[in-house]
Amino acid sequence: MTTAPVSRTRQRLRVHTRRAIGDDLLGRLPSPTGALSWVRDGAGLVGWGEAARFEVSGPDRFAAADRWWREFTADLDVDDEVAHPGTGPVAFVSMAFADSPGRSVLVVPEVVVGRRDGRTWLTTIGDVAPREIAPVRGPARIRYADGELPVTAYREAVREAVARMRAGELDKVVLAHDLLAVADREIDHRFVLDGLARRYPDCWVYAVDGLVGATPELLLRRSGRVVDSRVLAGTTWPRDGVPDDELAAALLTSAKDREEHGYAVASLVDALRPFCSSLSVDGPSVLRLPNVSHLSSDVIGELRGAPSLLALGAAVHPTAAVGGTPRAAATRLIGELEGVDRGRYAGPVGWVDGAGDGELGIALRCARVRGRTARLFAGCGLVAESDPDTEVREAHAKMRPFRDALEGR
Ligand SMILES: C=C(O[C@H]1C=CC=C(C(=O)O)[C@@H]1O)C(=O)O
Repeated sequence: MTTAPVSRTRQRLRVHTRRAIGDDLLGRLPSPTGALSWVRDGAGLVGWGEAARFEVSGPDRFAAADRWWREFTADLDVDDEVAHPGTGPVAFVSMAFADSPGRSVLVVPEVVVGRRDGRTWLTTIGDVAPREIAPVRGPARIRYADGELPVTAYREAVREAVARMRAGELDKVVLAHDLLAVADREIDHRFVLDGLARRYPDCWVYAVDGLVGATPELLLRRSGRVVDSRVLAGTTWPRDGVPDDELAAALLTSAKDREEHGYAVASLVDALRPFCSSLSVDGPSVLRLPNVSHLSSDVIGELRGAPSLLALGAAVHPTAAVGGTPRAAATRLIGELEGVDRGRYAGPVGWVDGAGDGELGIALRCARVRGRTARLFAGCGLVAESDPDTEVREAHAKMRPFRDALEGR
């Protein structure tokens, strides 16, 4: 099902991009909620206000979003003094993981501040009134409660999935579970974003329509004719008394993790190849983060023609980093065994510009934040050799970034 576009105005909106000063993007966000962010190591985009919004659900959500964005940008009066990817009109994007249920959203902010290669710019869309920056507040005490799929049920779901793979039903599936965090005060999205950015400079720190997180995985970046991706699958995490180098070496040589990783790379490359005149894979190597390390491969391709970022997203989502292999069997098994509405967790998240360029990460290490509540999600790739207890510990390690940021650690 496709819902009707919800757009504030269809008159010719004025879009103005000009150079600006300052290097603290997250520090510009004025309000505790409604933050829009895609920032990595101080560069990227933040936004606030809503010049327009589009919501959609169903199997055609990428095509519908792409069409709406093209029509929306065709109608604008653009004055862009900077002319980079990410200048001029920009929409922040967060797509649902599943065809159903799930709601995808594009938000066109009233104000965007961007920074790239040491240069800062500011874009306004429509008539914008200046806003005071409200002080950032911590959420005070946090209590945790079971989500829709508590740890014990998750362990059982993993056990069942492993049995199905051993019986030859499928090769890989990614199962996730959730956890509720309830704060004493309304959660200030900026507090969480600041904490994530401080601890995870290698990750893309994002917020779109209440989905807040820090993902290490880049699904797709389109810059003109070039498309690239950072595929992650296969994980280890710090253990007392084991040196990091030893853990990294064990990850690189683990047959189980390499198998998991191989499916994720193959799913992306197979889906991307028809759009590319050349495509190459570099990896795997080990990406080290404070909470986990992953097997990581970089994929780069030259596009044939000019498919938009959202069209490419439609083709590659879900990769086997969040779905499985074969894709259809894995998606069915996720629906059967998780029984949780993933919403926009594990869906593409990022931004697009008026030229169809942009970046989409996979929405990992995140929570859906509403008022005083955050619903955290984390999942693990499973193959026939996976062990349920180990996967439960891995999911716990993947929730650490959001929990630490929320707790102000
Ligand atoms: C599904 C998640 O991670 C994916 C990305 C990297 C490594 C993964 C793994 O080793 O299982 C997962 O495929 C998650 O963080 O919720």
